[in-house]
Amino acid sequence: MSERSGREPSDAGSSDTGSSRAGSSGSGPSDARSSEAGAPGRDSSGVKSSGTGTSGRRSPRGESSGRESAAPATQSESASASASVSEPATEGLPEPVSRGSAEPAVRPDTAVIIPAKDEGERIGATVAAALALPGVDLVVVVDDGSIDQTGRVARAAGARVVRHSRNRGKAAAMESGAEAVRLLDGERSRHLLFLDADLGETAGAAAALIEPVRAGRADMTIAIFANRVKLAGHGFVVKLSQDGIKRACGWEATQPLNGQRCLTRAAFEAAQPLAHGFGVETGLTIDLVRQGFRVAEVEVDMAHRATGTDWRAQLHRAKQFRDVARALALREPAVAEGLARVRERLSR
Ligand SMILES: O=c1ccn([C@@H]2O[C@H](COP(=O)(O)OP(=O)(O)O)[C@@H](O)[C@H]2O)c(=O)[nH]1
Ligand SMILES: O=C(O)[C@@H](COP(=O)(O)O)O[C@H]1O[C@H](CO)[C@@H](O)[C@H](O)[C@H]1O
Repeated sequence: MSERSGREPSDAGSSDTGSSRAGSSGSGPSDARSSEAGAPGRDSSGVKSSGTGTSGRRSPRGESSGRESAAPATQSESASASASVSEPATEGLPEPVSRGSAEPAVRPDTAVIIPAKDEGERIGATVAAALALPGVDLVVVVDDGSIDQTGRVARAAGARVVRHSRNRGKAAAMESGAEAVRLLDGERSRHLLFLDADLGETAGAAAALIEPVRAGRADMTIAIFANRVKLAGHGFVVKLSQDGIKRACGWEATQPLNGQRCLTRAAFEAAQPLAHGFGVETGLTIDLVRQGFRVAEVEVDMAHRATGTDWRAQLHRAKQFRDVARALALREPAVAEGLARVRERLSR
């Protein structure tokens, strides 16, 4: 593996993923739906997508897209995108890893990034399942200022670990993880699969999120959890995000806050800067759909820890509400234009 040849992220632990990935627990989507940005619908393959997705046209980032009005890609954008999606360059990439006679070999092309704050109990199982995903040869856990053993357990399970010395929120942890992958990538450009730390062994079902991106059919996939434990939230934050996304870009998100997402590197870069904290998913969806990237939802057999009913759970929902509202406000055209003017003035 070539990861160590690049500049290492600070506090990166060792990982030897090559030997620990025998077998796969990935499972296919049991349902998938289709729609066009602003005009929800279904395509024949059943994938719910923000673009037509099968036409092979180029998106603003030089990737295959269903949007006619896509702006021409710049040369460098085009080059980096074509290396990561439809027709992946093979030169210099690792050989496909065979996972036994039952499965075809998959060329390693995806890094898993797990933001984690005080997840010592579940992170070990989540990392182990992530390392077993087909085509995954790197799992980066970003220990976001945990006060438990999250970092130690993650490293022991085979992850590279990046640590924030203080808690900086989910979006910042995702950014640090993506930057660590970029430094380790060298000439490659891995797809980025973001997973929450509390999935445990159900992280193995994330293979279905990678597949449409690997095949060049989507620029970002979002999980729909088939089974959810609904407790005391009454879906307030989900609705805030859902309605906001619909207003901002016309896309109807089924589980707008779902953090299990696979993106091409080009799509991730196009969404910078990420919305703060728990606003990150809402911002990502709006920013990518608005730019013509194809976003697809995939139903997966995954489950995370239910948010619960105690005061901590309600505080969590309050933080989610604040961050989603902020992400939406910053994407209102009038606010966005004002911010752009301020940025321009500051850069003079
Ligand atoms: O400040 C934070 C808060 C959360 N997380 C991580 O972000 C993911 C999603 O958080 P959580 O499970 O609390 O939210 P949910 O999406 O389940 O409501 C988990 O892996 C957390 O450990 C983080 O890295 N920093
Ligand atoms: O399951 C859901 O529909 C809700 C549950 O939240 P509430 O109990 O309504 O606060 O949202 C949670 O589940 C999402 C999975 O789609 C998570 O990713 C969200 O962050 C979480 O709030």
